[in-house]
Amino acid sequence: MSVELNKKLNDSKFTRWMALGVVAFTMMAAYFVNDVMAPLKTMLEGQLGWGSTDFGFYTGAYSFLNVFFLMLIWGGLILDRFGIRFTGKLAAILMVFGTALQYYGITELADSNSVYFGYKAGVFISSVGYSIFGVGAEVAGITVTKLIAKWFKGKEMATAMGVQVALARIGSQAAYTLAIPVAKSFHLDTPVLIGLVLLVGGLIAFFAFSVLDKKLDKQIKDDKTSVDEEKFSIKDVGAILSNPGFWLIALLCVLFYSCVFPFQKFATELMVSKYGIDADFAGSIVGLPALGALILTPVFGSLVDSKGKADNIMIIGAAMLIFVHLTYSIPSINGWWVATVLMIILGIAFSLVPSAMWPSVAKIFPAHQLGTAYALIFFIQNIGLWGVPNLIGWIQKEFCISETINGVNQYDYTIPMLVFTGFATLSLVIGLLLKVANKKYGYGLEKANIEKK
Ligand SMILES: N[C@@H](Cc1c[nH]cn1)C(=O)NCC(=O)O
Repeated sequence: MSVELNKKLNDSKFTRWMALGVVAFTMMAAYFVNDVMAPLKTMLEGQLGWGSTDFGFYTGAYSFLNVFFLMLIWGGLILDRFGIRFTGKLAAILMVFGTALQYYGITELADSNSVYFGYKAGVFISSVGYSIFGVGAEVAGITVTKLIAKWFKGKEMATAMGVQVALARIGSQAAYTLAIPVAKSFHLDTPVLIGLVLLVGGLIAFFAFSVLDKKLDKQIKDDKTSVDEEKFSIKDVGAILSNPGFWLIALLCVLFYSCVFPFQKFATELMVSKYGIDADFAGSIVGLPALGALILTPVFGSLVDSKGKADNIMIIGAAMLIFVHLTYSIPSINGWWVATVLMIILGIAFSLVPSAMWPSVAKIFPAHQLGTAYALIFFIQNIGLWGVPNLIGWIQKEFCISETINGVNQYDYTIPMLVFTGFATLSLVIGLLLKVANKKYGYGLEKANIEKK
């Protein structure tokens, strides 16, 4: 009887998964907007005169405010201080505002001749918008990760994180697949407009989730058996930073994601220029990892929940990335099917690492430090997400222009792919060090998540 009385919203399997579904929609919209401009790189160069450095600047802008204005750190502190509902709503509003500004940049300012800080007005304002969107998207990311840790504690936590990431990847896959056909059928800016509409839906979805979360908080407060969670204090930042597990996860995260997300942003062009894949179809190939992750991340997540072995899974994922990028860098291997198979392998790696990495953070740190821990990890990751596209854009401009057709540059991707291979190799080294640290400090990364009844 007392068990029934203490039953909370998240004890119902249906309710906790429904709550996850609602916030997952917000993240799906975020991932759509995050990726929707990438396949348009060549069209942006042809129609708006955006060169590779402009594109690299725009792509890196996602992380600019997060890195240089420490917005992610503030976001994490706000999350641990003011909670999931306030932070999530704030993040969703920032995403809508940033995307609207980005849309303005590629519509109203498309033909403007003004120059700000050396960049065309359209490039600069779109980048400012994308930067504001990036703050919202990253803060939404840590908020959702923390809310899953809260709603699924002692339950299917890694599976839930995997499902959320998988659903978000639908947004990425849709962006990569639809951007070029939609831009060709309608207008270059239409894909961004679709993203804006989706994000407004995502904002409404988060408000709906907040109603459920408020109810859950009340039940937790009323439940005499539930242990009061310690409140976050600024001293926790020191505790997080002095934990070797933090540095290893953060380094693995920045290195691994630096060879996935920035690579994907340039990959549509790689598919067309090196592998001769039709431009209308190239985005779908680049979206394959997202599609694969849709199926595989929950599978690997439930494997981590039931069997553990997160440490080994991260190592295997990093090793697969080295193979993928090194093969892409070899000039003589240029069959379209090789490019496709490599994308599938990248998709498997892209499912293995996140499904093991994100739940591992929840094992290394207590609940009240989670928001800040995720924020600090995302902060370090964002240094890569800012620096790597800028680096690749610069390398392309300086060393990789192979020819110019109708004023549009064609790029050789050998050097950029070797750079990505280097990052992947470093991520493997860090994965191995994390395994050693796990043994030494007893984080329990190799253990299953689901509590045995
Ligand atoms: N911090 C995010 C970065 C990102 C980039 N695109 C979408 N999100 C992140 O790492 N998310 C986890 C993931 O695996 O997508």
